[in-house]
Amino acid sequence: MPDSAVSPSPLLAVRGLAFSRNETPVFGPLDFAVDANEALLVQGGNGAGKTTLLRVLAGLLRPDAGSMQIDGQPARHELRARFVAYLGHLPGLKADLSALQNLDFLCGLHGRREAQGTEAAMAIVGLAGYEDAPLRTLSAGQKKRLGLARLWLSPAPLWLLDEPYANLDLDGITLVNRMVQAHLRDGGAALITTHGAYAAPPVRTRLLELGAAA
Ligand SMILES: Nc1ncnc2c1ncn2[C@@H]1O[C@H](COP(=O)(O)OP(=O)(O)OP(=O)(O)O)[C@@H](O)[C@H]1O
Repeated sequence: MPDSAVSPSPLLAVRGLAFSRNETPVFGPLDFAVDANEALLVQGGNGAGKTTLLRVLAGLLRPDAGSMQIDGQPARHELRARFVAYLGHLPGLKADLSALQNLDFLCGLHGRREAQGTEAAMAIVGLAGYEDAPLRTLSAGQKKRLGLARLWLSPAPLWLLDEPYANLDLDGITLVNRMVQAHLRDGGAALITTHGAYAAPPVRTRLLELGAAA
């Protein structure tokens, strides 16, 4: 994880970023930056383009215009792979593997912080005892918690969290906020999409408001 004390560049800097579908603008052009130890809340109503923006930032969709820098360098694939952890609506889990096998699989794919074990991460997110449960038997909130465990294990400093509070109970919302707080304290940053500021983590926060859907 980069040390914010020696890095003068924002963890993420975006200039003129725009995305259209079938020539209809979805968002942009947008300019914003996120520093280490900071969260950016991306707000907007249904269809405003929040998920699309995160997918563009994660490299899953190509923007029409604009640039993105990560830690002061153009956001190429290898840099994204090292710096970015994306928690989307479909966390890439396999229905026939157990919860723990899913976590081990994802850590094999995306890397894992040293000194962090998968079983310990499951306990942190409230899934102790569900290690051997087939994924398809978990509830929507439990699957979301498994996605959070994978996030917790990720070595990437820049978290892109699409509706992280969705499907979670109050305890789960507090869990997300605690994780974000700890991550930012460690020098990380987080972009968090939400419909409103009602569940924002108690951290240094910037706001990005996306326009209403057409
Ligand atoms: N795969 C797709 N194909 C075509 N249009 C899409 C696709 N995904 C999203 N859209 C459209 O792009 C616009 C932005 O969608 P997006 O999912 O980014 O919004 P959002 O702000 O995340 O919404 P919500 O709060 O409802 O999740 C919407 O008008 C949506 O209908």
